[in-house]
Amino acid sequence: MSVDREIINQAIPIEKIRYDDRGLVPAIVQDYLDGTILMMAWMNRESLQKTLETKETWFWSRSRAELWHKGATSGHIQKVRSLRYDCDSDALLISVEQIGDVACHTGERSCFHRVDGQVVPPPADTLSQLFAVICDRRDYPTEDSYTCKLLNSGDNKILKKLGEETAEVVMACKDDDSSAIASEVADLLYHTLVALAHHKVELKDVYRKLQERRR
Ligand SMILES: N=c1c2ncn([C@@H]3O[C@H](COP(=O)(O)OP(=O)(O)OP(=O)(O)O)[C@@H](O)[C@H]3O)c2ncn1[C@@H]1O[C@H](COP(=O)(O)O)[C@@H](O)[C@H]1O
Repeated sequence: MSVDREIINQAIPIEKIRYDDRGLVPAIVQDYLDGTILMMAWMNRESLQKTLETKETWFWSRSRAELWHKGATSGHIQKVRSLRYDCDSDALLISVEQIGDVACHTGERSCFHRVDGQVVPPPADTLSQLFAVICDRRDYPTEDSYTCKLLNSGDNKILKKLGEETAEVVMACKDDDSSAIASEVADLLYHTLVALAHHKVELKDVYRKLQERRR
């Protein structure tokens, strides 16, 4: 069992959490699949307790001065996958599965943006960042991009590269060459992401499949 699940299942030592003088602790909520930051909100002792009991997020609304069950009215619930806190216990990081589409503050899907014509990927994992750049090349082609050339060449070229890169991984493993294995797997992952982008399949859907298989 993963460490993350242990924290939520064994119940966080709630008395360890340090609240500010209003009795609140900040909670950053991120997508459990790719780490995209969804929102920041405040919790008090009671909302944290309810979050742990129901495994759905509950916050403290400072403007309404009441408990707030995220998604209770919209149906966009955040199902808690893990709940962690920092070294001095005054900030929470909650990984959630978004039920009923996007479950953040605004409902906007775009948590990445463009600056000076360049995509700025979300501060997520390396594969998600690379996938964001590849999708950006697909949607906003640039002149000297290998990715654009590959995408323009179509399925046959992309699939040929996938086959070649797979064979190179096999050969590197056969040679038991650690550095070559890492390098060839990097090539294979890159070309796999290009194939996903070409077929308009989201990397998150792959992550979801992997999560469903997790034991
Ligand atoms: N991660 C990669 C990446 N990994 C591998 N490759 C390319 O994949 C190719 C590997 O194929 P080969 O080793 O067979 O080399 P090749 O003989 O040049 O390939 P062919 O001409 O035969 O197709 C090389 O050209 C590499 O440069 C990559 N090209 C781009 N990226 C990333 O993709 C993003 C977009 O990059 P551009 O496409 O350059 O804009 C950037 O973040 C890049 O860092």
